Amino acid sequence: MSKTMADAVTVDDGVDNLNVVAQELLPTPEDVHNRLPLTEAARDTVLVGRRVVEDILDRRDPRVFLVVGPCSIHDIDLAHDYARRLKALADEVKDTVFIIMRVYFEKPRTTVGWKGLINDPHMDDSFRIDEGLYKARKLLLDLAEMGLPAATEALDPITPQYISDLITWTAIGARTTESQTHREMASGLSTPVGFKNGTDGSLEVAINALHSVAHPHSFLGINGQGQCAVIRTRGNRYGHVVLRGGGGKPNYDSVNIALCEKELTAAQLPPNLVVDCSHANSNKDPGLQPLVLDNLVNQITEGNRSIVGMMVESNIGWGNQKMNGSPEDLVYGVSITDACIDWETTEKSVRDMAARLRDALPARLEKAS
Ligand SMILES: O=C[C@H](O)[C@H](O)COP(=O)(O)O
Ligand SMILES: C=C(OP(=O)(O)O)C(=O)O
Repeated sequence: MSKTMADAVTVDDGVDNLNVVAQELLPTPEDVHNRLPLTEAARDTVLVGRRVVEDILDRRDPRVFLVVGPCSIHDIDLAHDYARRLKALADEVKDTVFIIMRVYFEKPRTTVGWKGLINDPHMDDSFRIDEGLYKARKLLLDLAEMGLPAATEALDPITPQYISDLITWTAIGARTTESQTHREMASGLSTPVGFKNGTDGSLEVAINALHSVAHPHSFLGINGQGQCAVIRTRGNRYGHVVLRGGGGKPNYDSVNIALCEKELTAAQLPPNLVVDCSHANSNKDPGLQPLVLDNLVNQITEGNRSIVGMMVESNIGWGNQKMNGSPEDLVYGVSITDACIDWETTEKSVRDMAARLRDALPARLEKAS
């Protein structure tokens, strides 16, 4: 049984915690792992997936990786439905494209709004974070067991203790790339980590993040038993940039890609770029995402070597919907955060991409050092 509500304590003593209403205990990471342990099959998916992404980043594998899936997970059955379709597509295109499902449980907000399935799994402001953590871990476990690797945004610095053994690729979002806390956390993650450029389009914050994440750090965190701990990290050598556009302008075109390559080389960093086809690169218009993807494939077939991955926001249904009333009133398959392309468009875009990349791969391998 959850300890959350029963163990809520009021903490305002007249001088401290004046704006804190209560503190509620959560199950520890160890409690959650014990109830939902990593299985052999899941472990294989994660380890193989991470190795493929590392090989792509190290130019030992000529393929590209594609992070594709909903803007956010709000319905577990829908996530399973999407994952079954994606797994079949992933198997079909695996010779050219390594597919990782976008499984985002934490949403950074510009101001306020639903902050994702972990924060508010019932989508009714009940904020049952305890249930959210179990739901998130169970879904990731199911996906890994079916052989589908998962990508997520690491937003809350405590969350990785609960789920990161099931993650293949991690993003640090545009709103947190400049944050020391997130760079420290990423320096200890076991996955390759993509840092988005800033929401204003600034690349500098992502380049600074790459220097920071590669270094060892010591910082405050929690251990598996939920105790406060000094976390000492080794540094993560698989940090890379994710271009998502910003400041009202896209940055996926060949000129921006060349500028980014130049800045990375000047900073003595490997010229590895992932491009997010959504967000400011598509002006948040889902219909533009396939065009951005197509442009990136053109750049690769014309010889570009720095684009190693892409991201697409996709769901079963097109667009997005507002959450106005009860979650039961939501239209099945449609995003409740950013607008997504639908499944038919996803299948077509990924198949086209794979077919067009097939001829470009041998040259990518020849050029690999
Ligand atoms: O990808 C999701 C959103 O772009 C991000 O969470 C910001 O959303 P908001 O501006 O609607 O808060
Ligand atoms: C919030 C996201 O992106 P960004 O950080 O680029 O805005 C996202 O991918 O969900």
